[in-house]
Amino acid sequence: MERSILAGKDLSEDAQLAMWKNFIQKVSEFARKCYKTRDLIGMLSIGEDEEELEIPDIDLFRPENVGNMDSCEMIDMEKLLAILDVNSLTEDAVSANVLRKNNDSYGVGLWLLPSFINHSCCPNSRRLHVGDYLIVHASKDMKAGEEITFAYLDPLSPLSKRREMSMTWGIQCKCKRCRFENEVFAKQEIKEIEIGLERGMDVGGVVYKLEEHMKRLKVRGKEKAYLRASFWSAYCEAYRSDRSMKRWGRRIPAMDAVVDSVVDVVGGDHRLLKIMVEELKKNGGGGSGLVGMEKALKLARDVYGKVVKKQAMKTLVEFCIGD
Ligand SMILES: C[S@@+](CC[C@H](N)C(=O)[O-])C[C@H]1O[C@@H](n2cnc3c(N)ncnc32)[C@H](O)[C@@H]1O
Repeated sequence: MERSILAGKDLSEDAQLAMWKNFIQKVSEFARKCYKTRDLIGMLSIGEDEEELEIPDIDLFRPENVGNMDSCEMIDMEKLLAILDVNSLTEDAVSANVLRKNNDSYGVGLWLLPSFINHSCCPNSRRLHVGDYLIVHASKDMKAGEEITFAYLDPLSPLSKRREMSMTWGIQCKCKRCRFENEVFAKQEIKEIEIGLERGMDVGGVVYKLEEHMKRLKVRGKEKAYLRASFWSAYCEAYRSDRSMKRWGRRIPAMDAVVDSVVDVVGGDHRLLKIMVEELKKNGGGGSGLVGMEKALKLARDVYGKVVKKQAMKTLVEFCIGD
């Protein structure tokens, strides 16, 4: 067969196949026509010698700043491609997650100021894409001077997967969570649980074993939450399975306690919200339902930010679950 590109899966007639060229052309056109944009793009990292790069003044990014026509040079294509490689973000838009439209198609874009935010697997902020806008909101309380981080990759995935994904960014993450998990995942018991999960071991049993090992290894607080986040796929599947809950339900921690601890370390996430609201629906309304709904709305604010009004948030939560 001739060398060619094959569809990796069945695609519908209007499926988006590629958008890179157009994107690169657009950015390069903007950079050519507008010296302020060129100036700001020129400050972005190409992923090398970042310690030596100048920290730009935040005022440069304000709309009223007109830039300095004399100070910036044209950016050659090689540098521009390197900048786009290091700083472009794919958008996991609300419409993709909530309305289930465009589930498979991700847009890619360059947002200048957010390009300075580094990655962490236990981030303190979260990004939300609405149309062309990228909204970054705090997902935890922060102290003045604290570094703002968001997750470039899925924080609800295990260390090995996160390592693999971060390599595409040229990053070796050394956040607190990765440092801790580096040690823990080397332990035989945890390795066995990971292998068991990969080999299709009963997910309830995986959760039970993990919780027991954490007790034995005296893993508590945030560290316990790191591991729960890493094994989230097993927790999630166990809570969703009637069979698993019948067998393991009494021996594993309640779903809302696990969600609370995971939110505490990775911040809000639509999958955590989804399982919480599913549980609420399963148990019907009633007194505890109201408390549960308040909790879900609080989590929804962590996921979608405070910009969304309460009534709209309720609708968003409904959409998030579907029927
Ligand atoms: C979008 S830029 C972030 C801002 C960048 N640090 C700068 O100085 O402009 C992405 C690049 O930052 C660096 N980076 C981001 N998060 C990192 C992390 N957790 N550890 C190490 N390097 C990181 C990597 O070089 C990555 O390619």
